[in-house]
Amino acid sequence: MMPDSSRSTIFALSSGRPPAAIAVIRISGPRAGAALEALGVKIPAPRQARIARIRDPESSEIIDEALALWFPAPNSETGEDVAELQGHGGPAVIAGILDALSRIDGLRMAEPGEFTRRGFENGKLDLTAVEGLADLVSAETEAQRRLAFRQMKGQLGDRAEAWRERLVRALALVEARIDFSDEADVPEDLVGPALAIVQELRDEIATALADGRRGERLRDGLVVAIAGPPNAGKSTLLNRLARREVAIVSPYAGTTRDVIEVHLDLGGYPLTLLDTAGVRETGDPVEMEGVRRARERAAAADLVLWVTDASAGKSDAPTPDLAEAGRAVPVWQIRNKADLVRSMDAEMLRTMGNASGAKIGAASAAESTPRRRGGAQAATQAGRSRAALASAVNINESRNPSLSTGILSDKTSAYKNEYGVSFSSEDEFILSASEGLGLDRLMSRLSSFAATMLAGAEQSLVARARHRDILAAVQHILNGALDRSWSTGGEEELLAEQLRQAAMELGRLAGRVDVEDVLDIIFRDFCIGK
Ligand SMILES: Nc1nc2c(ncn2[C@@H]2O[C@H](COP(=O)(O)OP(=O)(O)OP(=O)(O)O)[C@@H](O)[C@H]2O)c(=O)[nH]1
Ligand SMILES: [K+]
Ligand SMILES: [Mg+2]
Repeated sequence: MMPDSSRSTIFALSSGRPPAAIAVIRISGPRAGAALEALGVKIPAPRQARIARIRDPESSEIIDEALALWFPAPNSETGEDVAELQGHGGPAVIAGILDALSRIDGLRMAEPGEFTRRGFENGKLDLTAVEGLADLVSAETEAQRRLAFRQMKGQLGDRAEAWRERLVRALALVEARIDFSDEADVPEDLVGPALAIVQELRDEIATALADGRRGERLRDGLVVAIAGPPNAGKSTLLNRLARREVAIVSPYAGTTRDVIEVHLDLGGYPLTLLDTAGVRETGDPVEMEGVRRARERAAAADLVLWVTDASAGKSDAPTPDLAEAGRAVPVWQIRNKADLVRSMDAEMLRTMGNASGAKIGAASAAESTPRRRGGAQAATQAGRSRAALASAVNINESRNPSLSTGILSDKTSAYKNEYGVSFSSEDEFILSASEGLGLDRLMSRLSSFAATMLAGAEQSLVARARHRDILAAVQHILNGALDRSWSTGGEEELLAEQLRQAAMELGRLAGRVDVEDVLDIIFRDFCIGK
C-alpha cells in the first residue's frame, strides 16, 4: 500500500508526561516536511540528528532549541514522511510547540495509536505485531516484556503466515484436481497430499492451543484473590504483601466492599492481588453486592488465599461456595492473627488444623490462652506473644519442619478445606499480618506458584483471547475437513471451500480480513503519540 498523499498530517507528544528532561514530538504525513519548514527548521538529512531552533510560524519567536530528525517515506515507522523534534521537556515548551503545529495548514493532533495505525495500514507491521507493541508499552514485568517483544517481532504472526501459506498450497492441490479432473496428465490423487498438509497443520495448531493458557495468563497477570470471613485481616494482609497502605483496615466487620487490585512483580512474573469483601450473610445491600463480587472474583481467580482468624474458633469460617464455580480453584489456608494465639496453644491448633495427627513443634504453650480477647488486653497479650510467635513461625522454620509446613506435622496429609477442595499441609500458612510474621514463607510460595504457572509462557504463540478464538475456529474447520471421507470423489468443491475458509480465518490473525472492529478495540488502549 502506498501512503495516501491526501491524508491529514498528524502530530503528538510521543514521550511521557511533562516535566521531563526531553520531550519527543512526532509529525507524520504528507505535510511533515512543510511543517518543519513552517517552524523555521531546515529539513535534516534522512535519519541524522540536527540542532534546530523552533520558531513560532507567525511571530518567528524562538520557542525552543531542539534536535530534529527526518525519516522520509516509506522508511519510517508509519510508512509516511515522519519528522521528530526532541525539545526540552517542560510543559510550556511542549504546549508552545504543539500550539504552533496546530496552526499549520493540514496538521492536526493525532488520535490514540494513530501513528501505529498508519504503520499497520501501510504494511509496516501486522496486527499481531501491533498487539505486541501495545503489550510492550504496557508490560510491567520482565516476563511480560519478553512475551510482548516476541509477539511484536512475529512470534505468532510469522507462524500464522506460514500456516496460511501451507493451507493455500493444500487448496491449490484441491483446485487443480477440480480444474483438470478430465485431463490425463494431472495425477488422480491430489486430495490425499492436500489432506496430509491439513492434518499436519491441525496438529501444529492443536499443540499451540494446548499451552495451559500460559501466554494469556502472563499477559494478564496471575490473579490471586484474598477472601474469607469479615475481619479476618484480609486487607491487612493485602497491605503487607503490597508494602503500602492500599486498602482500609478497621476493626469493623464489613469494611471492604469494592474489590481492590494490586499488581505485584514476583521475579519477573506478574501477579494481581485482589482484596475482597468479607464473605457473610448480610442484609445491607451494599455489602451484599460486595460479597457477590468477592465470590465472583474468587471463583475466577488462579488461586485463592482463604484468610481466617486463627484466634477464633473454626466455626467462625462460613462455608464458601467456590465449588459452585465448577472448576477447581486452588485454595491456600491462611490462619491469620497467630499473634493472638499465644505460644501456639496446643488444643487450639489441633482444632484449627482439623487434623487427627496434628502435632505442635518446639514452641508449644506454656500457658493456656483464652480464645478471644478484646481491646487493650489483646494489645498487651499480642505484645507478649510476639516473641513466642517469632520463634514459632519464623526462627524455628528452618529447625522445625513441623512448623514450616504450617501447623501440621504430617507433610503428606491431604485435607479437604471449606470448599471441598483438597489441600495438603503445604497449602496452609500460619501468620500474623499485622505483626508481619510468617509472611516470608507465603511470599516465597507465591513466587514459586507464579513461576510454575508461567514457566515458558514467553514462548507462547497465543497471547490473547483473540488469538485463541481464531486458532480454535481454524482447528474446528480443519477437523471438519479431516473427519469426512473424500475418497468417493466429486466433493472436492466442498473441501476447497473449507480450506478457503480456514485460510481466511488465519488471515484475520494478521489483520488481513475484516479488521476495522478489531483495530478500534486494539487502538483504544494505545496512548496518544504511539
Ligand atoms: N492481632 C491481630 N490483629 C489483626 C491481624 N490482622 C488484622 N488484624 C486486625 O483485625 C481487624 C480487621 O482487619 P482487616 O484487615 O480490616 O480485616 P478484613 O478481613 O479486611 O475485614 P473486612 O474487610 O471487614 O472483611 C483490624 O483491626 C486489624 O488491625 C493480625 O495478624 N493480628
Ligand atoms: K475490617
Ligand atoms: Mg477488608
